[in-house]
Amino acid sequence: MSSFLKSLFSKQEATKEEPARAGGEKQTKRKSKKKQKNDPGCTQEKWDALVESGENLSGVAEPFKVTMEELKKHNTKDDCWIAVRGKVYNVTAYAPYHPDGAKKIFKHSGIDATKQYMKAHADVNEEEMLRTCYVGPLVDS
Ligand code: HEM
Repeated sequence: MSSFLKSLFSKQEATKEEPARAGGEKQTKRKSKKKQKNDPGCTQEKWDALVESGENLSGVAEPFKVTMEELKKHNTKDDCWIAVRGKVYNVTAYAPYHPDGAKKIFKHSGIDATKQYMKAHADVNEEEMLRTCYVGPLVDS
């Protein structure tokens, strides 16, 4: 094969291998920037299974009306309650599963964290996710 033919052939090969790109845009690998901060092994699937098991994780036998005064008392890593949208949950068991880390949960322990929660959780159904952690409705007094 003459050098002219060789170069023509290699150009054709190169053209064939060029991947089709919509609109001529440069293709880049999509990597999620979200860093998972949940404890190792504490996956969403495991949490779902735990909730599905029906085990009572609320620490109370029956839901009861929770005052702010009562909520405030449960503000430690071993006894962590958080109110979201008028409902109080015992999130002690959930904390290691939280995708943004247990610290974020503990930082908001013993308070009504609805405002902070609503900023970060447009699509999360906490009522469903924490149904076995439900302590009761948050009441004024
Ligand atoms: C009270 C119960 C809570 C539950 C059940 C919960 C659940 C979740 C879930 C499922 C995600 C992942 C969402 C996704 O990837 O789309 C998440 C992310 C996050 N959570 Fe929570 N969370 C709770 C409390 C809180 C609190 C009190 C804060 C305080 C601000 C917080 C801050 C965040 C942040 C900053 C993210 C990351 C959002 C992102 O990456 O876009 N969470 N949470």
